[in-house]
Amino acid sequence: MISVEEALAQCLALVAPLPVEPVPLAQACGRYMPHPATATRDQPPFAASAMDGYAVQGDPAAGDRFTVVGEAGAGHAWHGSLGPLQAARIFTGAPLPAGATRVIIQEDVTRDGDVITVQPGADTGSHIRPAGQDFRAGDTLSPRLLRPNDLALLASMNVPLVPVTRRPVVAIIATGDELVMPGETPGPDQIIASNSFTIKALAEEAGAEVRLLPIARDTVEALTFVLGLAEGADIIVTTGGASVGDHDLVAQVAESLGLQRAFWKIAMRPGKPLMAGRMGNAALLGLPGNPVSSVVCAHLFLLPMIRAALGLPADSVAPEPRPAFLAQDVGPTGPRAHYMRATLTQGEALPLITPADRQDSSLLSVLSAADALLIRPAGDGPRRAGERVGYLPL
Ligand SMILES: Nc1nc2c(c(=O)[nH]1)N[C@H]1C(S)=C(S)[C@@H](COP(=O)(O)OP(=O)(O)OC[C@H]3O[C@@H](n4cnc5c(N)ncnc54)[C@H](O)[C@@H]3O)O[C@H]1N2
Ligand code: MOO
Repeated sequence: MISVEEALAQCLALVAPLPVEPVPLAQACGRYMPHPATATRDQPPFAASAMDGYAVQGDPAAGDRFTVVGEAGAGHAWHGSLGPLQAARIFTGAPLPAGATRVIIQEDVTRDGDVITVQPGADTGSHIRPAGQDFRAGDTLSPRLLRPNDLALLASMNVPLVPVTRRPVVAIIATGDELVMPGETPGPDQIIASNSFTIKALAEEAGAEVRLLPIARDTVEALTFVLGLAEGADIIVTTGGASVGDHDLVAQVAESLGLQRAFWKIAMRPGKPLMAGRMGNAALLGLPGNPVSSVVCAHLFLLPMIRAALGLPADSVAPEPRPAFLAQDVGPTGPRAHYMRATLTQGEALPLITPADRQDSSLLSVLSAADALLIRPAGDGPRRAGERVGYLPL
């Protein structure tokens, strides 16, 4: 059995960054932009008014009067030039006319015909947005997983097509004679297939395109057929059939289809029978069938593989453990690292973490109630309440 760290390194060695493709800005959210984007213009491209009011020159005081000689609106510059005691009606976003050095907001003046008079207590701010105050032509947005806020910036930078890495195609195959899909009527010895739904959601959230393939029965023929349907995927994920039982056929069938196994079995709980390798052009990740094991392994291994395929920097693909204080005593771990389902509560310096009473890897209700995985290293001794530990947010 290899360690979690070694298994992760071997999983990451199975994927490489995918090619870059341009996508329209409106479709770029959630995609990884691997190279900096460059602004092709200044923003704002001209000094602009930040308020509705009157552009004037100098530093007016209460009682000063100005004659309104022009009007500037957003998208409609006034091309005249202001002299002393002259004002231009101006609206938010309009280019500031030549000669103007300040905008008096309209609430601070009275207007009589073409003459405005500055009122006592007028705001003294300039209300001018200098040209390029947001960004300059040539400024860049650094590589990142694009979030909604980034899109407005890219639009403003006049980047209509964003070069992003292709989404990795992840094919998910649940295996097992006992499984039927939600909504179907299970036989007396059957259960509802659950694992694929969380794994699909996690993979999509991380930026993958998911193909949910049919459930594969525990026969060589069925597994061969469904693995064949995964043709073209970048990452093939199987759940179940990874252990030592007579019906655990995934590795055997995958090997007959050319799988070069990187490893099988890791020193981790849950998740011991994890398997990974390369099959043709795809990475294959064989997750254990126990529902919680499959989901925990998806967090720890599949999501980093997806991020690596998207081209994220190596130091940001794996989830970073965060610190917490134990809310209660915990016993020693065995030879396998234990990723315990746990809940967080607010503490003073750090959150407090409480492992769930029941850690059986079949308990989805416990997983659903958890918001963290408490990391207990292999061979760790008993720990007392108040000791500092690491966790992964769920
Ligand atoms: N003799 C041993 N038995 C087992 C060992 C072992 O080392 N020696 N390891 C145990 C561990 S740990 C795990 S984890 C499981 C994993 O086994 P498999 O990957 O072969 O999974 P299955 O046997 O197919 O299923 C296990 C369990 O999970 C249920 N399951 C499977 N797929 C789904 C699904 N898509 N949705 C919901 N539930 C699913 C399945 O019905 C079984 O109950 O092996 C232990 N045994
Ligand atoms: O390691 Mo298994 O994944 O304990 O349930």
